Amino acid sequence: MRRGGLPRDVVKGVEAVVDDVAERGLEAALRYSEQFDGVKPSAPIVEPRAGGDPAVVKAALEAAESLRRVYKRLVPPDAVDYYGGFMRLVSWRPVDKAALYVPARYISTLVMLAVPASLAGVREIYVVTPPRGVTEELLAVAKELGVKGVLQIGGPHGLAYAVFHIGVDVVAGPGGLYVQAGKYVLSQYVGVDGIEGPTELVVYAEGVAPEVAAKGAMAQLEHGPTSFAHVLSPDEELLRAVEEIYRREKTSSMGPLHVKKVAGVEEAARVVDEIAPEHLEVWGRRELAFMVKNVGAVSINAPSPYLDYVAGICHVLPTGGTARWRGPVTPLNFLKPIGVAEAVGSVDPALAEAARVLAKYEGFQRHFEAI
Ligand SMILES: NC(=O)c1ccc[n+]([C@@H]2O[C@H](COP(=O)([O-])OP(=O)(O)OC[C@H]3O[C@@H](n4cnc5c(N)ncnc54)[C@H](O)[C@@H]3O)[C@@H](O)[C@H]2O)c1
Ligand SMILES: N[C@H](CO)Cc1c[nH]c[nH+]1
Repeated sequence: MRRGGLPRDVVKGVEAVVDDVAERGLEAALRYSEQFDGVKPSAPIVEPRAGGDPAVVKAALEAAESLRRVYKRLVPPDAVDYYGGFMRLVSWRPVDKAALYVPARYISTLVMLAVPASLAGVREIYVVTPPRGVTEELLAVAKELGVKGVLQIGGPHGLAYAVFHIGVDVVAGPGGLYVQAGKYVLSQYVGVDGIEGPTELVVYAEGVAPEVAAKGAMAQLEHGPTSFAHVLSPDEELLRAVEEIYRREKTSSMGPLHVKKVAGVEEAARVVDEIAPEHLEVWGRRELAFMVKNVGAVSINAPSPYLDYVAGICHVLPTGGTARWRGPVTPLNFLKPIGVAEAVGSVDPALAEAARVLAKYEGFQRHFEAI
């Protein structure tokens, strides 16, 4: 079974873009910016600065505070242990430089990425965004969140520039197919967070009005034609009404909405686990949230746009079935565990003997002698 994955032709095209930017640097990145975004910025990197609409900046900083309260608890402590004559330490260290991809005007996505990166302790944080995304509000929020520079070149070419010419160690962030293919290609050279492509939602609704069940779905479909939503319910009438709302209100740029009758939460949990969606919205039967295994984030009795903005959960979430093994971006995406073993006093003879047995079994004479 093959699920998700990126279209091979997109990956191939993006590979050529990445290689070209790796070789020819800024000149190539600017040429692609002109080709795909119609703009050739005069200065590639803009320094964050105060300004913009104060109400927007304040709202973004409120979202940041809400996120920070939860995500600071996700910064792991170092693990220390003494055994057999060794002090063993697993020490979490931040990467030095990170690039955060922010699709144009997604100021909330800047918040969702910059807070975990700065909690991790990344020394230099860069934002990569298409030129039309570089607004005074974005620059002001970037400044408040400790961003060093905003690269106003988007798409895979912007990410490639950050990797090969700014020297970032990690790239993270959501975007369309080209950006996700860019991260996939760049994962050969730097750390990436995963695939966070077009938005996906499953809604489970029981005992609520169809308007309530439809609201989150219509919101997430607003992200574009490649997004999708499913509405599950044991109530056929509710499903029919939701379909009617979709038919009435959908625009040509919205993705598809599917409805499915399920017997109850057990069947719904199986369907959700099979789809492994980015978002799950649960109305009326909160236990479903704790039954599912494969989902990026769950909103209970609240429309998922709350989670997108202020509920304190990172909205950079796995898509394309990757919620089977990943969750939201957290400080861990910017941290690496470094192992340290220090001989303190003499090594336990039984442990030393075990090491010699293993070296001998593997045929490593010099290892044996070193021990
Ligand atoms: N999963 C998540 O966590 C999450 C969160 C927020 C947003 N999203 C998704 O992010 C997406 C945002 O998409 P978007 O299109 O606005 O922004 P985007 O920045 O991902 O894609 C647009 C950019 O791609 C580049 N591009 C276009 N055609 C190209 C080509 N042929 N080759 C190389 N590069 C090319 C251009 O630079 C353009 O600015 C939406 O689909 C939304 O659903 C996902
Ligand atoms: N719904 C997106 C996650 O899939 C996040 C977002 C940003 N802005 C609005 N919504």
